[in-house]
Amino acid sequence: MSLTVQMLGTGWAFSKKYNNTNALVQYKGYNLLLDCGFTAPAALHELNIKPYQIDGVFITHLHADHIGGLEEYAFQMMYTYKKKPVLFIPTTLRQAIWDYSLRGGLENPGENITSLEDYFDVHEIPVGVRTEIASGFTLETFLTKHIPDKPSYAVLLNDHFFYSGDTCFDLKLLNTLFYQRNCTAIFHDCQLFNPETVHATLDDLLTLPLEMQKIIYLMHYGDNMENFTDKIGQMTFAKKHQLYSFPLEEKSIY
Ligand SMILES: Nc1ccn([C@@H]2O[C@H](COP(=O)(O)O)[C@@H](O)[C@H]2O)c(=O)n1
Ligand SMILES: [Zn+2]
Ligand SMILES: [Zn+2]
Repeated sequence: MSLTVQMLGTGWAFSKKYNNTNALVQYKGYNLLLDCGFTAPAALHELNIKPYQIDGVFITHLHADHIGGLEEYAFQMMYTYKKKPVLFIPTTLRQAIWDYSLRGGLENPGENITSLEDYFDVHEIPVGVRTEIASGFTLETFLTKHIPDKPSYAVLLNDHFFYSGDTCFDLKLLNTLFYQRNCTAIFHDCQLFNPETVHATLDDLLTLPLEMQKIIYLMHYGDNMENFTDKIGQMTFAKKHQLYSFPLEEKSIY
């Protein structure tokens, strides 16, 4: 079986060229959206993908380029398609995504719509627990070093496909993924300038062993990406809308 990835966008938080870094992952017929930023609804439309074709959304953290499209998605699913979509949310973000991010726009006390569960079939994801989200499709989260005291998570799908979300450079995690978990693909955010702020820098990623670089796809990059195409070692710039396919063995938690 293969897992395919199609980036709805590959840009940084303020990109005007590449959309938000959000990904559509397909495995065994299951369509998982990794993050839903404010450009995601238009990006899905660009790809002629309807909201109801998404089987589940996973949220890495609460920055707008990762959740800003959830209000439209929720309204579309409720009022246009009359379906309750699945939302996979790290346990520590469950209350905050409603109280501090979605409630203002989605709450409607006059229609007794007062909670996240009124819009979504909510599945909390405990950190570090390999969770079967669909038959043979597992997801495991890792707390990332992004904004202090503001939880952000990376995901590992079926033990082999890693998606960083937003994180600073974390050599210990990357070594664990590559040498212990036998990761075969790493999609990683990349800040093209120094010094490191809240993302891994290209210079730090270039210090990785070449055999690791070969499986790294760079995303969440600046609009000046084209100035770096020959400066990324053995790594690859993930491109918006391009389809990537990775052979994966079936996994179950049992
Ligand atoms: N400590 C911080 C927090 C935020 N920023 C800026 O905000 C942007 C957040 O969006 P991301 O998707 O990139 O996480 C970030 O890009 C910074 O511009 C910061 O610099 N430092
Ligand atoms: Zn981001
Ligand atoms: Zn962020």
